Amino acid sequence: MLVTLEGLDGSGKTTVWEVLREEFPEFVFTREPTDTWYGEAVNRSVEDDDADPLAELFLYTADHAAHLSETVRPALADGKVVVSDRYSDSRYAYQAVSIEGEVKRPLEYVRGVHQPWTRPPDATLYFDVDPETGAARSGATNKFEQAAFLSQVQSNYERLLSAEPGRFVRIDASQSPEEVIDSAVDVMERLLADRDE
Ligand SMILES: Nc1ncnc2c1ncn2[C@@H]1O[C@H](COP(=O)(O)OP(=O)(O)O)[C@@H](O)[C@H]1O
Ligand SMILES: Cc1cn([C@H]2C[C@H](O)[C@@H](COP(=O)(O)OP(=O)(O)O)O2)c(=O)[nH]c1=O
Repeated sequence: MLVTLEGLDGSGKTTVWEVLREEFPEFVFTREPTDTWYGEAVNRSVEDDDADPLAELFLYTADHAAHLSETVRPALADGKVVVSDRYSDSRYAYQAVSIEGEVKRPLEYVRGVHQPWTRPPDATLYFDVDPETGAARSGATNKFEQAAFLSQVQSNYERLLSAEPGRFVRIDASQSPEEVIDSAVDVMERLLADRDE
């Protein structure tokens, strides 16, 4: 089973991911951008305010391809539960904003690039926070962590949630860290129970 954590910068995904890692030591915990040289290339691009948006989309996509073949697919083939802090929905939500004007229907375009070869998540925890809170919590240190940008990203996430209500579980990420963590652990336990039914 593949479970992904998604949401705006500063929504608290990484905080939850770290707690889940302690609660469920038998799972495989991973993230995008990855810790490989592909992910390093992505991080260089994130820090570059003038990075070409299409080039950046394909760097993220290259990192995803290697993440799938080297980590996600082998773990799933081994019957493991995989929990990824960000995954393909981050591209659909973020790069659809950054490549706006470069291609028609950017969200559909980015989905189309992934569709033939990606492995969709079985469930996605969406950490729902408003863009101002997300930008403030994240420290607004890179080009994505700005409230105006995050507001457009949030609209794309909402489109994704509406399109696949069965896959997404919305978690109110404006709550205290303890409440957010409790909600996420409850959801994980429910997903495991449903799987074992
Ligand atoms: N529910 C919360 N309420 C207030 N602050 C939070 C909450 N969750 C996380 N934080 C803080 O916000 C910042 C960003 O959290 P993080 O987990 O890194 O978010 P993300 O991975 O979604 O960008 C960190 O300083 C973290 O301690
Ligand atoms: C995985 C991914 C991340 N991003 C962005 C979100 C972040 O601003 C930045 C780095 O991701 P990340 O390290 O997950 O940041 P955070 O923990 O603050 O959420 O890259 C995309 O634009 N597209 C993607 O596909």
